[in-house]
Amino acid sequence: MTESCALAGKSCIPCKGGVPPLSGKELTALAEQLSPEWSVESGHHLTCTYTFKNFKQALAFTNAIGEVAEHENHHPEITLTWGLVTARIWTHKIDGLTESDFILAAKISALEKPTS
Ligand SMILES: C[C@H](O)[C@H](O)[C@H]1CNC2=NC(N)=NC(=O)C2=N1
Repeated sequence: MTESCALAGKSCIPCKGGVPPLSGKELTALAEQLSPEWSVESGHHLTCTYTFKNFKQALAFTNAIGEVAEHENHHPEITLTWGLVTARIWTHKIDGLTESDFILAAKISALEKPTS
């Protein structure tokens, strides 16, 4: 099982305040488990942009991300444009990164990309 797949198999932990954002080796260890399409921005959030042939495919993928987010009760910021979907993920409660963000990113990576 790939490391990203291992993350994808976990469930997001309910967001609670009062915990420090991930940093240093903890953050690096989780980032290394993600598919290379993801990047860590300013140690604050994860981001990834997916490209599609048209708006319809991008919208379908946006909705698929939304389903995962609702199931996990952990939500990304999603920007939908013709042929593009950008997801940015961080834990709003602590304005930084927690393991739940990496789990959500791994689940998004595991989604089938629309091609029809
Ligand atoms: C009340 C609800 O559980 C919380 O607001 C959840 C919803 N989804 C969330 N998503 C993200 N990314 N961060 C949060 O802190 C968060 N909190």
